Amino acid sequence: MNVTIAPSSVAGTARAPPSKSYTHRAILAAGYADEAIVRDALWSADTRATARAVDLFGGDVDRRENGTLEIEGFDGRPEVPADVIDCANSGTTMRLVTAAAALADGTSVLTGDESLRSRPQGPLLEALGDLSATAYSTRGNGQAPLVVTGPLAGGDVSIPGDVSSQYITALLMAGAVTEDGLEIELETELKSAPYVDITLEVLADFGVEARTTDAGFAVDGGQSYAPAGGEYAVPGDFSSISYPLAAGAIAGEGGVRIEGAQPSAQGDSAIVDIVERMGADVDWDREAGTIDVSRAFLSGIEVDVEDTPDLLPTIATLGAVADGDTHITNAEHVRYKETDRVSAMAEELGKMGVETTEERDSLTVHGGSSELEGATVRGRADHRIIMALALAGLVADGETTIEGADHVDVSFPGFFGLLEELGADLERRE
Ligand SMILES: O=C(O)C1=C[C@@H](OP(=O)(O)O)[C@@H](O)[C@H](O)C1
Ligand SMILES: C=C(OP(=O)(O)O)C(=O)O
Repeated sequence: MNVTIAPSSVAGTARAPPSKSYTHRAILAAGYADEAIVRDALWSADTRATARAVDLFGGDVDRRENGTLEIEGFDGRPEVPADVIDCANSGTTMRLVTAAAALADGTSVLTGDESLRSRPQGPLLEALGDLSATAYSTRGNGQAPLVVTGPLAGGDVSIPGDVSSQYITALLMAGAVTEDGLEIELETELKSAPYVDITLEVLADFGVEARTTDAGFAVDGGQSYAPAGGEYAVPGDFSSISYPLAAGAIAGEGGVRIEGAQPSAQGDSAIVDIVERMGADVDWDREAGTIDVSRAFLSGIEVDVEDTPDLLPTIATLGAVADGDTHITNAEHVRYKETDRVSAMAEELGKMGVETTEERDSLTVHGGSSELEGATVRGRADHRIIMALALAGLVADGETTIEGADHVDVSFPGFFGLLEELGADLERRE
C-alpha cells in the first residue's frame, strides 16, 4: 500500500495504542505461567509473532472479541516446537523466544523476514552457548535462521550491553524458570536501559523477582510466573504516542489531546519533554493520562537517544520542521533496528529537501532552512520510518507519497485511520 498525504492541520482526540514492549513481555510471561489473562493487549504483527511462539511451546493464546487475551501457559517448561518459529519482523520476539527455546529439552528453529534475518543475534547465541545450551546461526554470521538446543540450567554469563537490551530481557525472563538462576555480567555499558526496567516491572507484576547487581542483573531460578489476581493490564505505548504528539506540535492548529498516557517505565515518555523543550505547548496530566499539545514555533535542540532509540525517527522529523539544528546523539544502536534508521531518515528526509549530517553515532538535522517539499519517499518496510515520514507529509509543500506504508501494522495498525480522524488529508492506494 502507498499512502499520499496532502498538507493538513490536525485536531481532536487520539487514544494511545497499548504498549508493544509490555504486550510482548506479558504474552511470554503468561506463557511461562500456568495461565493468565492479559487485558488491553496490543494485537499487531509483532505481538502476534510472540503469541505464535507461545502456542508452539505448548501454550494457547486465545483472543476474545473485546481484545482480552486468555492464555494457557506452558508452565515454565516449553515443549520442543512442532514447527519453525517465524518471528516475522519482530526483534523482541526473536530475542525473547530464543532464550525461551533454550529451556526446551530438544531443538527449536527460529527465523523471520528479510529485515529480521539481518539483525544481530550473536551475543545472545554466545551467552546461551556459554551456559548449557547449544545455539547457533545457520549461516554462522550471528543472524537468523537460528538453531537452539536446550535445556538450560542457569549459571553465570557475560554479555555486551550496547547492541540490544533485549538480550538481557530474554535471559532474565528465561532465567527465572531455570534450576540455578542467572547472574548476568554486562561487558559494556547498557543502551536502551529503560526497556530492562520495563522487564523488571512486568516480572514483578507476575510475581518474579529479578534485580540489578554491581555487575549487571541477576534472577533466581525455580520461580513461578503468576500475575496478582490472575490478570495483567497493558499500559499505553509512548513510542506510538510520539506520532500524534509530534503531529500536534507541528500541525495541531486546533490542539490534539492524547488519552491513555499514564506514566510507566517507558523511557520513550521522554518525548513529552522533548517536544516541550523544542517549544511546543504541552500539558501532561499524569493522573488522568492525557497529554494536550498544540502547534507552536519549534527550535532545534540536542537530544541523547541512548535510552530512547525508537524516538529517533520522530525527533528527526520534528528537527526538520524546527528552526536551527537538532543534534541527535548516542544513536549507533538505532542502526540495528528494522532498518538502519539513522541513514533511512537522513536519506528520506533528504528527498524532501532537508539537509542532514550523519555520523556513525549521531544525526544532525538542519531544520528551518527552507520549507519541506512533498516527495515520493520509501517506507523501507519499517513502521517507525513510515510514521515519521507521514508526519513530515502533514507540513510539506505539496503531496508526499510513502511507498510500502502497510508496515505500520507492526506496532500501530490504526495509525493512518487515526491521522484521518484527526483531519489529515490522505489517500491509500493498493
Ligand atoms: O525490549 C523492547 O521491548 C525493545 C527494546 C529496544 O531495542 P534494543 O534494546 O535492541 O535497543 C527497542 O528499540 C525495541 O523497539 C523494543
Ligand atoms: C526496534 C523495534 O522493535 P523490535 O526490536 O522488536 O523489532 C521497534 O519497535 O522500533
